[in-house]
Amino acid sequence: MTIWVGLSGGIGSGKTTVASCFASLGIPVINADEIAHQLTAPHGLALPEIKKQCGSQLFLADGSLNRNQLRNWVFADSTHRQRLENILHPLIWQGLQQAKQQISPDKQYGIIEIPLLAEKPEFQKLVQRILIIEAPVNLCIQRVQLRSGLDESTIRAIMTQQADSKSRKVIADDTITNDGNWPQLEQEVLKLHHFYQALPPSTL
Ligand SMILES: CC(C)(COP(=O)(O)OP(=O)(O)OC[C@H]1O[C@@H](n2cnc3c(N)ncnc32)[C@H](O)[C@@H]1O)[C@@H](O)C(=O)NCCC(=O)NCCS
Ligand SMILES: Nc1ncnc2c1ncn2[C@@H]1O[C@H](COP(=O)(O)OP(=O)(O)OP(=O)(O)O)[C@@H](O)[C@H]1O
Repeated sequence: MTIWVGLSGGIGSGKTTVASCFASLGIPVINADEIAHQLTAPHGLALPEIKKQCGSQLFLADGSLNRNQLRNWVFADSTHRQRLENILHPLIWQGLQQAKQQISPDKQYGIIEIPLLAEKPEFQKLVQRILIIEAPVNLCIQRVQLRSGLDESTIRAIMTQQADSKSRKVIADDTITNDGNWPQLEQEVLKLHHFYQALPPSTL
């Protein structure tokens, strides 16, 4: 049976970058953020409930979500965030389970990118090991600004709603510190790839 490795870390730490390094080595990768995005895309399954519980002011005239407004609404107030999570997390959980079932059990290991593994321990039940990506806060902010153009105060607002690095360390089986260049990161991934390949198969 496939061993599932949960890949987690704070905003901008480099989770998706690391996940794509594993994917380029032929490893199956599942992404919780992608499932969340499908659920909230135009005509997404979660939209009716979001409108009902969070309000129609978060929607555009064409019926799609106003993501900028939703992001500000969610990260300005933890009760708002919880309201959205109560709608989305059970659906994300189901999506992850289904995605796992579609991977051949012959695959020795696979990666599930779940940003909130430390914050939401129930997601830890989906994996057998946890890999945490770490990077200095200022570097994460710089990278997210470059990638998305979000301003520093928005990024910091998101960070305050996420677990701190200490809480992530507690749950980590493996850690990558992503504070160097691409070749260094690729080397770190390759080392872990060899290590995961040598693990005994999961009995779960
Ligand atoms: C609030 C939303 C609409 C903002 O969407 P947007 O496309 O602007 O941003 P994106 O999804 O890329 O998220 C931006 C950053 O916030 C982080 N983040 C997303 N949701 C959460 C959350 N509930 N708590 C803490 N951080 C979060 C992401 O990991 C990422 O680092 C979106 O993030 C969302 O739907 N969040 C709730 C779903 C969720 O909990 N996703 C995490 C999957 S485990
Ligand atoms: N070692 C690195 N050197 C230079 N740039 C990097 C490095 N690692 C990641 N990046 C860049 O930093 C940005 C953030 O990385 P990535 O999207 O992988 O982070 P993330 O943890 O998935 O973010 P989020 O939590 O927002 O989903 C991306 O633009 C990525 O290309």
